[in-house]
Amino acid sequence: MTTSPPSADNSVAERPGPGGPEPQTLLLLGASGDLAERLLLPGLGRLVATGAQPGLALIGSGRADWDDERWRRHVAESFATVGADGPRETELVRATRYLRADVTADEDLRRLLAACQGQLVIYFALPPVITARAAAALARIGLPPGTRLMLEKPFGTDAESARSLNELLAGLVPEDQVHRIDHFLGKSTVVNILGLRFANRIFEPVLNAAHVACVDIVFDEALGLEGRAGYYDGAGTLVDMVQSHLLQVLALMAMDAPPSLHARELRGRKAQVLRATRVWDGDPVRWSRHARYTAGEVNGRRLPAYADEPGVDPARGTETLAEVVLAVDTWRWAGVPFRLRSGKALAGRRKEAVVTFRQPPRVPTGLSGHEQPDRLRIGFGPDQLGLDININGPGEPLELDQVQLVTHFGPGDLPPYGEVLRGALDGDPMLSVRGDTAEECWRIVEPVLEAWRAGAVPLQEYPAGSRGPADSLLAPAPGEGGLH
Ligand SMILES: NC(=O)C1=CN([C@@H]2O[C@H](COP(=O)(O)OP(=O)(O)OC[C@H]3O[C@@H](n4cnc5c(N)ncnc54)[C@H](OP(=O)(O)O)[C@@H]3O)[C@@H](O)[C@H]2O)C=CC1
Ligand SMILES: O=C1O[C@H](COP(=O)(O)O)[C@@H](O)[C@H](O)[C@H]1O
Repeated sequence: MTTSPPSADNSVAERPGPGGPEPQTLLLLGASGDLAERLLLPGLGRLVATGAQPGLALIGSGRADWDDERWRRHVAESFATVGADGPRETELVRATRYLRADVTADEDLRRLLAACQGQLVIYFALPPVITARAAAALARIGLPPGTRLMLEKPFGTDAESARSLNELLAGLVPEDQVHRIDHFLGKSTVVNILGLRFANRIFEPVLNAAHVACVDIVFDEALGLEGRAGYYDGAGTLVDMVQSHLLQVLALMAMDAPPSLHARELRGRKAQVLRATRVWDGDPVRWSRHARYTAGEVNGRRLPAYADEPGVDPARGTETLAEVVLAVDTWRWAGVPFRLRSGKALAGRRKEAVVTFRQPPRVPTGLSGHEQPDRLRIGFGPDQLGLDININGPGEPLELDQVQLVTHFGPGDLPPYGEVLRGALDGDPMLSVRGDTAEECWRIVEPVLEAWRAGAVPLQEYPAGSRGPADSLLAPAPGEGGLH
């Protein structure tokens, strides 16, 4: 397999000229969709409220037959969900326009581009297949110089389509103007992994194979399908969560220290570690699990079986829970399993990266109660840092108990979509996924997808509201607290 060469990553945000802020237009394709309504527009509202984007205009486009008034109401309602209703946001709402268009049609796209002023940022909040077709149409008609592109995950539908899309985009704009969005990189706690690891002396020296037994990256959700069959039934959890978000977290947990947080350095380090990542033992049949939920109750809410959800084709065998064990074949991590898991309709709602340390080399005879290993926990909801350690408990001082030291990460100024929008509007790709990395992430999961498609790994079931299938690959090892 070949991958695109890494880019020069020479991004520098453009500065406003002496006459005031340079006008900038955010052209939102897929404006009538779920992502725009629930996440993008609220993120934009919060960003605009900070005053950081004074020259910004918004144009929304979708196939829906809306007019400007309907669109303005839609934007205002989305902004209101996050309290973004101050003068700056109101001004943006007043001036925003909606243009109905089929973004795969050259003529419609020409009309959209003609309506935009100043420096252009196009957000493709579209299904991945439509994104590829819209990019092909833009390649035919051409783009104004300096245009930046923001593309949602999943980037492509497999390694081959990601490669083709990268080639197409490379013909449109330079790589540092392509912002492949992974909103986990906009979560302040995910970015905090960098500060925790590289701005402290105490963790980094022990984050390696000599001291670490395994690393778990888990994102269990109580949410079920939530009406998203049109997208989700064709994707499944491995593509929806693991191929994108969890591999980005793995990269931040496993990479070596970059000399700076400049996009070129940070993305270079992430790419290096992902290139070294593969399925454990090269055996996706042994080291992966997939399952889907049956009917049940999650936090008092009754969910139908995934297979009975409207729009789901049960014959596809789409999973709602995925687990995979990966190896990071570097000097630092050789022999340390990275166990990734995400699932929907689960009881536990466990969202964290956990480093489990090896046992001390020798515990003095006479101390007891040290069976539990030390653990470092980075929680993504609640956003907190935890350290599980063995200390003497109440009473007998030589009998140890495990305690948890917990502190909370500070909340970021902006929600994740506000952060990633800020990056692209300012022309800084630090929080965007580089083209070669997007392909690597497909390369890592493809053996698993192939094994599942071939029926080599049975699709299991778990009741909604349970903790998932019993034979989890993250099940506790003897002497460990483990997943549950
Ligand atoms: N929803 C979410 O929570 C998340 C979504 N994403 C990603 O965001 C992207 C969009 O997802 P989502 O918003 O959920 O999907 P939706 O199906 O809700 O929205 C898709 C949008 O694309 C528009 N569209 C489709 N085909 C065309 C076309 N030919 N021309 C113009 N517009 C078109 C639709 O317009 P119309 O409805 O009028 O047909 C609609 O506005 C996907 O890549 C998804 O993976 C990523 C993270 C979270
Ligand atoms: O991208 C996605 O992420 C969400 C989980 O992220 P969160 O920040 O909303 O907690 C997931 O529910 C969804 O299926 C997936 O598409």
